Amino acid sequence: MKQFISVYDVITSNNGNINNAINQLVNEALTYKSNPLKDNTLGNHLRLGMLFLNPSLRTRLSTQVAAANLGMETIVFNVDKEGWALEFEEGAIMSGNTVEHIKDAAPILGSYFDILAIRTFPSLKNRADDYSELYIQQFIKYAGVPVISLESATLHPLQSLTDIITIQENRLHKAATVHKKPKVVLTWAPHVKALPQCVANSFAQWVNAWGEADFVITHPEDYALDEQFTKGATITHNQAEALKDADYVYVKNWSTYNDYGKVYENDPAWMLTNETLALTNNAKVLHCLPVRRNVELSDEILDGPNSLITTEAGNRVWAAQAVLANIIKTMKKG
Ligand SMILES: NCCC[C@H](NC(=O)CCC(=O)O)C(=O)O
Ligand SMILES: NC(=O)OP(=O)(O)O
Repeated sequence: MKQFISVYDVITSNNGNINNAINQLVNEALTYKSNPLKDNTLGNHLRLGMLFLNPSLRTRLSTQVAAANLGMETIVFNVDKEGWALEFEEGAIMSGNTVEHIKDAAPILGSYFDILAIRTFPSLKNRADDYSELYIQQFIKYAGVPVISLESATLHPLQSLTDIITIQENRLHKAATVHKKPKVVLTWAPHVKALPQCVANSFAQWVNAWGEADFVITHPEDYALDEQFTKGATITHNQAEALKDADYVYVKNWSTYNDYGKVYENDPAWMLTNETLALTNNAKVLHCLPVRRNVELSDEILDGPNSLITTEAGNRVWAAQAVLANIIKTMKKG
C-alpha cells in the first residue's frame, strides 16, 4: 500500500481483487488485536507526522498508539491552532490571510517525516472544491512521502476500515450468522449542525467494495449522497422499511449534498430508539463518535446491549496499525 486515502488504495496489495484485499487487511487488524506487539520493531527509526487542521480524539490517539505498537515515533502538529495559515490554491496571490503555500510547506514536512497523516475537513461551502479533495491532494503532490487520510473533505477510510473490522469480528463471534450475508443499514440521523458527508460516503464506499452485505441506505428525501459512493446500495426514504430485519445499523448525520452543506430536516423521529430498533433482527448499532446524545442517538441505544460503539472506537487502533504496517512494508520493499 502506497498511501491510504480511499478504499481503492487497499487493492494494490492483492492482485486487483478488492474483496480479498479488504478481508486480508481486516484479518491483519484482528491479528494485531490479539497480539498488539507482534511487529514492534517494524517501524523502528521511522517517524510519523500527524497534521490536524480540525479537532480529533479517536483518530489522533488510536493512530499514535498504533504507531507506538510498531515501534514508530510520532509527532503531532495541530496546524489549525499552532501553524501558519496554509494556502492551497496554485498561483494564489498571497496578499490575504494565508501565510505559507503548501508547495513550500509540504516538501519540508516530507523531509522531516517518513509518513504523513492529515486531517482536513470540508468547508461545506463549495462542493466542487471539497469534492476535488484539493487539500489532501496538494499534500500528496508536494510531500513526496506516503500520505494517510485521517478524514479528508469527502472520506474517512480509517473509520470505514474499522467499521468493517467491527462487523466482521461480531459476525465471527456468532457461529450461527457467520455464513449469512448480513443486512447492513446506514441511516441518517438528526443533528443541530451541518456535518460533512465523509463518514457516510466512506462507509458506503467500503461496504459496496467489500460486497459481503445486503446494504441499504435510508435518509430523508433531500439527503441523497454522491452516487459515486452509494452505487450498489438499496436507497429508501422509509427508515422503518430499511430497518426491517437489519443485522447492523450504522447511524450518522450528514448535511445535504445536492444543495450543498445545508440542514433541511431535523425530525427527531429519525433518531434511533429501542422502539425503532425492535424492527430489526436485534441489530447491533454502530456510530463513529463523537455523538450528540438524545439528538443523533438516544441514551437507551448508546447505553444498551446492542451498542457496538465502544468496541468500534477501540478497533480504531487495529485498523491504523494494519494500515501503517502495510505502508511501511511497501516502503521497505523500495
Ligand atoms: N471524525 C468523525 C466525525 C467528525 C465530524 N463530526 C463533527 O464534526 C461533529 C461536530 C459536532 O457534533 O458539533 C463528521 O461528522 O465528519
Ligand atoms: N471517529 C472519529 O474520527 O473520531 P475523532 O473525530 O475523535 O477522531
